[in-house]
Amino acid sequence: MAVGRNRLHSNKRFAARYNKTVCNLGGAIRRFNGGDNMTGHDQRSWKLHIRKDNLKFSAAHMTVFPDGSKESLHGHNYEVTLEVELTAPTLAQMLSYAAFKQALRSVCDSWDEKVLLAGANPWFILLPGPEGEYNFRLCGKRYVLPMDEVAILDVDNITVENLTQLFFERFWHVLTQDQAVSWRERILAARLRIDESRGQGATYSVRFNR
Ligand SMILES: Nc1nc2c(c(=O)[nH]1)N=C([C@H](O)[C@H](O)COP(=O)(O)OP(=O)(O)OP(=O)(O)O)CN2
Repeated sequence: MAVGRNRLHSNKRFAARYNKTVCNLGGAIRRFNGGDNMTGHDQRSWKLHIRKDNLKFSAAHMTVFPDGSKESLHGHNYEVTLEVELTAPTLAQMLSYAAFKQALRSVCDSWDEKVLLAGANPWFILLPGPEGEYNFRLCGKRYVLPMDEVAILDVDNITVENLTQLFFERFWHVLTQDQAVSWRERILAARLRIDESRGQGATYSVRFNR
């Protein structure tokens, strides 16, 4: 009987020592991993962001105000930033920066060195004019400009808010021409930001329905 009791006692001592070792080992692993191990239930997200010196467009515009008044013709060096939220970045589904930058540059180029006009603005009136020129009135003032230096946009005002949405829609159209990629499956959400000057601009966000 005594032998049995001693064996039970030594087994208990072994178990206590074993558990202590495992706990220490677990603690060491946690410390090695720099803290608690991630669990499969944690929320994870990956975002690519792209902002480059050449992702910009220099354009002129005239902001119209609700009372029908407007600013004089002036320009900005607009800077573009893209952020895309992705599903898990597996090698098989990697999306290279290049595709995004090429599509962003394509839209920047289409508005660079242009006078941007809001074609849907109630105070914008296109008048008959000579070949190759736009003859128009905006808020009562008349302008004649070479067609190749003007971009008439389907918005009611040339504001950064409107430019961000229209820029994103055109960017997305260019990007998704490559039908080898299931873009809407890989990209959960996107944000496009345009700064018209340091400290001033707008951001347009879209989260794709799954
Ligand atoms: N909601 C918006 N308001 C204004 C916009 C716009 O895009 N969305 N744009 C303008 C003009 O672009 C204007 O040239 C810039 O605005 P402004 O307040 O004049 O700021 P400036 O950069 O010119 O410099 P300040 O030093 O702040 O005067 C107007 N409004």
